[in-house]
Amino acid sequence: MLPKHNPTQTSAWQKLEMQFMTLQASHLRELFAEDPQRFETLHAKFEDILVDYSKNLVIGETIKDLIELANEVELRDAIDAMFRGDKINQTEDRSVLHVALRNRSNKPVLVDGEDVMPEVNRVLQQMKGFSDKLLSGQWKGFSGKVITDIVNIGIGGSDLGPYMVTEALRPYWKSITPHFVSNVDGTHIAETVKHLNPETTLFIIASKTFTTQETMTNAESARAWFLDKTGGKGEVAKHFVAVSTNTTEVTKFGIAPENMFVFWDWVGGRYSLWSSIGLSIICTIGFENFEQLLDGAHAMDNHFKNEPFEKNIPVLLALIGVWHNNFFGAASEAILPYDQYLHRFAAYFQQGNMESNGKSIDRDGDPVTYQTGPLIWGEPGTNGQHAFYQLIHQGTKIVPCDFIAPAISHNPLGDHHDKLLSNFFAQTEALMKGKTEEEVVKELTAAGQSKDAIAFHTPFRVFDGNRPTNSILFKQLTPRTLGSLIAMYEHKIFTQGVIWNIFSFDQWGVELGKVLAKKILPELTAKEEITSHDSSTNGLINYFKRLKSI
Ligand SMILES: O=P(O)(O)OC[C@H]1O[C@H](O)[C@@H](O)[C@@H](O)[C@@H]1O
Repeated sequence: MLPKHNPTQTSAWQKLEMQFMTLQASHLRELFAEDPQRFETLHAKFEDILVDYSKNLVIGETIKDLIELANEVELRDAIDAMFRGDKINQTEDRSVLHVALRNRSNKPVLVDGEDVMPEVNRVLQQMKGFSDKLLSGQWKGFSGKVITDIVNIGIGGSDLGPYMVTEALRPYWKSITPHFVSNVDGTHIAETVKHLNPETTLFIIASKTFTTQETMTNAESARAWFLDKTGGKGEVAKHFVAVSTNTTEVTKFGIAPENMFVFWDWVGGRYSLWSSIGLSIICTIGFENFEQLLDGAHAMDNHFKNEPFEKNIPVLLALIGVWHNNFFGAASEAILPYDQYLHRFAAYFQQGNMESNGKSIDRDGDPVTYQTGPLIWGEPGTNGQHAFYQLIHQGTKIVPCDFIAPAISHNPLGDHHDKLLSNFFAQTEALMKGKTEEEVVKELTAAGQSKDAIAFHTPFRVFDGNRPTNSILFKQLTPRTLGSLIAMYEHKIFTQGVIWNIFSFDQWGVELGKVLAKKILPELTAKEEITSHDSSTNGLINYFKRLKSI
């Protein structure tokens, strides 16, 4: 079980409140001027990944008190409980063991007294065998042709991870092109299959429960498309495989048991890309590269489990996040990768973070009296700079940002990468330093502006600065580094959930809408006026029906 503590009742919290009083009146520019060692003291390293957290409004004392907070809420025990396989997902009575999926040491991990590692390794080998056959051309479609395209049909955790990772690792693609269909909007599947050849396409139906409306609807439509396009000659068994925890439903769909890849209820959907949900990743980048991804995550797991909190990157990032969220009142965090390949990274952690820590009931079942999970958003640099950075620089809201970049590009085209990285460095510097009134006046005077013009223009061109950022810099976006980065954010989320005393591994919040949609579905085709809802919902449904002339 997880230890339970109200974080605001700890003595560290009181100390942090005092610190906040003093620090909110200071400026990062001054802190850097006062301490030339600031970068040296306030950065951490893991393999070639450097995390610079010196551009946050913290001093050594703040980090010390934040670590005391982690100790007071017994974070170390919570970490041990997760790795040990305790049923820390209490509201679903399940262990939380995505770390076992990448447990490259193979040390036994027990669930209900049974070691899960032999099963984990068996499924990994099954996936290796399947992907080798597919990539070598040994697996043939019904008409004898090799598979050139795979379509992963899944949603949420059964889509976002594989999609993000295959995009991030495009330089490692082999002979098969992956496609992803998630939305129940028919446009998604229709546009995806439009240019595909059914003879050379394989569908991977990915769903933990195998009952999710979107996925099952898309799977049925994919099967109908396949049978229609092949004039009924197509063999479903050669073109459809499934990834699920639900054998009964998979069999009902008509997929042969040997083409089913299982995983287990101790794998949360949003933590499942390491399981057989990663089948589309393996078929795209090959098994060896997937192993590298697992290795990178495992190395980060060991770091998280063993490093003292002062050097523990996920813990430090989590604590700084708590500092911004609970003391400065920052409602969101932006994830800003300066790497086009990471264009789905923020979207991935939108689910990872917001579904995990978007909770308002503590582990005693009482409403929390403090802020929990932040909103997560972001786009790759430099696109974001020309869209929303205005608000980050000069708006009324504090948006703590993570800037992420590789030193070496997979596409060393001219000076593109140096230009990209010059922006990466410039933005965090600008957000930290800002631009004073004095500097603006000097600049406008040098440009020959009149006194009146200077007086008018100055306020708009001042930048307060003092805006918090982390910079995460590494050598190159390889499968190993990506594995480490994902695990780093996963453990940051875990740490914050422990501090906020909430259950991070359930997702009851997605249920209500699902249930109501089921109730509404038959009403959309019923002849009569709908009166069973509130006036707004009735009005909207009836107007929709009028537009459709039902
Ligand atoms: O894999 P499944 O079972 O289709 O679930 C897909 C998604 O459904 C819901 O939105 C949630 O439970 C998510 O956590 C999950 O990832």
